[in-house]
Amino acid sequence: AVQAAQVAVAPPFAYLGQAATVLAGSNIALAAQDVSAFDKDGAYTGEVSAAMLADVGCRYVLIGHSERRQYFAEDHALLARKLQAAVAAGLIPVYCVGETLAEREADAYKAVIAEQLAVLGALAGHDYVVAYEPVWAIGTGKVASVEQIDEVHQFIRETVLQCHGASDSIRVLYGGSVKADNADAILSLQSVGGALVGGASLDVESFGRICQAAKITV
Ligand SMILES: O=C(CO)COP(=O)(O)O
Repeated sequence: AVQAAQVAVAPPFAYLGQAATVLAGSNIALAAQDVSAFDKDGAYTGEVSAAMLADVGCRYVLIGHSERRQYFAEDHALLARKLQAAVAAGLIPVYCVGETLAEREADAYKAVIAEQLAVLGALAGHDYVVAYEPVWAIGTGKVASVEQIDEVHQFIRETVLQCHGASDSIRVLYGGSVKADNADAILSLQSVGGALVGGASLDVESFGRICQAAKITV
């Protein structure tokens, strides 16, 4: 199925409310960078629940970004809870997977990604997006080659379809040093359903050019 392209921006929690006001009435969606695993009402000081994110106008939420896995020790059990909390609140998770440089060099990247994808079993029947972000390509300027991206994206699609019964229209984004000058080549791959852009999204002109490469008018 052909899915309409869409732009979403994912500011830090503290700025979501302001961003929601600015984006009201536009065709740019709001996303959060993380969500609490606690989905019941209760006292969890400092946590931001999925219900709060939905309330402030988020449509998407990133879950399992490599920085969360690396610096905040987020494991599969926790990520499964976050995914469930997100869909229970009506949010669409953007679930991030990807291998480190050592894992790629050891030729272990498919095994690592398959293990990361296993938690998606918790989401049967719900909409979600997968983002492939090789850790070695995030913020480093080292973009994966189109061959590397295509191989992993096809692997992700097959794994998700076979193991988790996701619909054929599952969207897989690529992230990691996407810039205005490489967006065309990456986004023209059949297996790539969009981009998860970090550094280049902070410059309005370069972000605009990436949106153009994705054939999106905002
Ligand atoms: O982690 C990323 C987006 O979540 C990618 O960041 P860069 O585009 O800066 O490499």
